[in-house]
Amino acid sequence: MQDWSAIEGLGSTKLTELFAKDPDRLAKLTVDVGGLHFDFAKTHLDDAAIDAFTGLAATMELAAKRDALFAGQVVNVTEGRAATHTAERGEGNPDDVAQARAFQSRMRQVIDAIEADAFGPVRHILHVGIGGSALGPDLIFDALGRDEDKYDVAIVSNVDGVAMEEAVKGFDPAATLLVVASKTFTTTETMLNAESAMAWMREGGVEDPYGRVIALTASPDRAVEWGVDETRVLPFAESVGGRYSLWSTLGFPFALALGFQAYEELLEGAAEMDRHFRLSEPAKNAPVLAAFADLYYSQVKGCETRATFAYDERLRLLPSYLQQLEMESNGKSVTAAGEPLGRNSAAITWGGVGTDAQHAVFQLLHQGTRIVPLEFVAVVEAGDTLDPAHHRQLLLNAFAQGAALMAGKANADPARAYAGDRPSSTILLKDLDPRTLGALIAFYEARTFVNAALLGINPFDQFGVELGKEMAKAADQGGQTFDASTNDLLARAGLA
Ligand SMILES: O=P(O)(O)OC[C@H]1O[C@](O)(CO)[C@@H](O)[C@@H]1O
Repeated sequence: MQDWSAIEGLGSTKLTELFAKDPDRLAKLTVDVGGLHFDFAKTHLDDAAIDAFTGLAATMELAAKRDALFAGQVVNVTEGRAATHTAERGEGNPDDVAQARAFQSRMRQVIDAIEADAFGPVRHILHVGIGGSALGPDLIFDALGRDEDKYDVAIVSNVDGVAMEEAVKGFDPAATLLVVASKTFTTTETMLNAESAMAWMREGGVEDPYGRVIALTASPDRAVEWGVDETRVLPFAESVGGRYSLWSTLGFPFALALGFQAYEELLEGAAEMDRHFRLSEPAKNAPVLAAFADLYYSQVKGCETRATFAYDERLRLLPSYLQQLEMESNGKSVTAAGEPLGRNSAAITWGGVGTDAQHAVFQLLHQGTRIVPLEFVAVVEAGDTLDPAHHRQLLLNAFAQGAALMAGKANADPARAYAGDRPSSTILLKDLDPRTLGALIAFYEARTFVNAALLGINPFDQFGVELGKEMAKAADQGGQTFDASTNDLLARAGLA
């Protein structure tokens, strides 16, 4: 039974007073792990809040739930399976780790074969997938693959044909490797995009486009049925959830384009964060503290959203990635046992890129009536080679925003006054490389898990996405009427 009374009874001391009251505040609320520095000092967490949340974590059996996750037990109770994404990076039940390693070494063999020209010329990689089968790979490429010129990589997710047409512009069909990424190998958007990519290759003179396809899937039989040769199907375990799948063979395009070693480093960075999450006490555990702050704002302070601002162009896709991770995992109205949640589910995740966002949405963050807990993500080492003034301005702005939001500023003119006491946390990476990115993503996964555990949610299913898919199929098949508004829209677009 959830007991939030101790948490709801917490005082509401201002952030600046929290600093004044406790000279050790910074040391207490900062954590260093895997090349990442986490600073939660500008949140309202204090000793009392951490104690209260630690009590809730004990009641909600966080430690046992975490151990069950890493032991490969059935934690996805509504679908009756484990969630074995951590085994992909070597942290899990030995059988799951062995299976992951076997699939990964098969992936390596295929990469070696491509490198040895077994597929003929490959200069372009066209990856089709959606949701978890695109967002993770897209984030990683955008963050780490910018200087990569061995392959051109395009990731197509949207069913809008504009996306596919745009992606293949400048690609030579005869030098393109088509990667079809779908856990289920049934997703409408992905299968249609894959068919169109095949048609494009045929039209481009490729006689046997199937010979240029790699399938990444947990449903290898369906991929074979679709026409992919068994030797070019790279399976991963059914127990790896879609939004947690980038560590599995779904990381194939990354491992091919940036090298298997980079892929291994990504996994090692994540494994380091896994060990930190498993072994550190709550008060010094980065994902646990982050989740305590999330829950303080969403459950006690009624904040409806939280926002991540990446002060690094290379991490501009992080907010989109986090939207799926957090909202698909924890946007639920019932507990794992099917009982009504009885409180708010996860906050709405949004965000953007600094400094652009400062000139667009930060007005509301500084002076609006809604409090949005913010997160700044920045990297000490610059990603560019221009005048260091660029990176200096980037970081100065990130840190200044957090300081300004907290400090506020009085003014006799109310329109020019800043209330302050607006919370933020900062994640500072020493550098952006496969290891630190792996650790960062694993941090978010663990934080999402802790939020779920303390709310009693199963973060590993996503039934909420099914109804819309069913209705789109029904509309496609025709013969079914909907409400007057939908019928009218279908008719106006010539679809009825
Ligand atoms: O990898 P698949 O099976 O094509 O699914 C794509 C995405 O669709 C979803 O099931 C939601 O519609 C996501 O959870 C998943 O990442």
